[in-house]
Amino acid sequence: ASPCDRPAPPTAGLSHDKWEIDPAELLLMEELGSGQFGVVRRGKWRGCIDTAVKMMKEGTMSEDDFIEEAKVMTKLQHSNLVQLYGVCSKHRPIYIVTEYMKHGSLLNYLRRHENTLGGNVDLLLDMCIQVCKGMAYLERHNYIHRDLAARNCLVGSENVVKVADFGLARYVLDDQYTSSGGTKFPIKWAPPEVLNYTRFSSKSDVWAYGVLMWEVFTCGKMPYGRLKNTEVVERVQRGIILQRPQACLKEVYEIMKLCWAHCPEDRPSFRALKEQLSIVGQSIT
Ligand SMILES: CN1CCN(C(=O)c2ccc(Nc3nc(-c4cccc(NC(=O)c5ccc(C(C)(C)C)cc5)c4)cn4ccnc34)cc2)CC1
Repeated sequence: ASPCDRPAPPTAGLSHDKWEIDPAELLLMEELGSGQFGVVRRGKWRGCIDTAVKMMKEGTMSEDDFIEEAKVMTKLQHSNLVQLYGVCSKHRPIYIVTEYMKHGSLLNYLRRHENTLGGNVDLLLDMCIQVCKGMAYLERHNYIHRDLAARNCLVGSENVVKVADFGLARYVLDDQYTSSGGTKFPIKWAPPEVLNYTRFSSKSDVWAYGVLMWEVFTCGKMPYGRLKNTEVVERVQRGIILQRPQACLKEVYEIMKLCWAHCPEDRPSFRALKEQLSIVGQSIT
């Protein structure tokens, strides 16, 4: 059978460094977008495997540390995680090669389809449950995301939603992004212990997951509207939380609120969240 008939191998396959991809096997196609780190293009790997290729602008990442970590990341495999196929690290810029998700970021998808998604509470809840499953897998492997938000999740065919860029935040060099006082730090997704001590954990990912649920049920609104970061920090420290979105069932909002317990140990695990959300999901379908 041709390589195209076989499912994409989770990593580069036979080469001795199985996480190393030969750029000669990549056909680069249209640009998908760009971020603070460089450009992302669609690609074909070995002639038929759809990929997204992040071309990391030099100076944006501690590359050697990331390449070391890529060996671990390629082993994280779950149907709700965007699979890292490998890296092209023998040239600069380095390429990060992942599976391709054809509908782009969850945030843009929610905003683009607000009219059809807005009334479909079942689908919105299902999207949250899919993200929760991916995060429960990372939690089980003691892997912290550090930047969970709708913008860092991706949508594929049949409303499949997957968590992307888990752990990548650790390798960003821009301290406007990495320090909690920086202009690019994701303040609106951060719990008190991250705002005060940058103390990341799976329970700080749970706080961010609560904000992601709020993003989903508002079809991509900006949390806390146009409030400045300093005003958001002040509210979060005082225990003021996001209000129930109109499309969000009361029992779903009760679960969302658990994610925003002031103390990390009072927040549920992703494993517990998955159980509770699935029970609500069954009761409304
Ligand atoms: C009909 N619509 C037309 C418009 N549209 C698209 O153009 C579109 C289609 C598919 C897309 N898919 C992907 N797009 C991306 C993508 C595109 C642009 C920017 C980014 N951003 C990143 O890769 C990125 C963002 C943040 C971070 C930190 C470290 C800060 C956490 C690191 C990396 C990703 C990554 N992917 C990984 C797998 N699939 C994709 C993206 C966009 C969506 C479909």
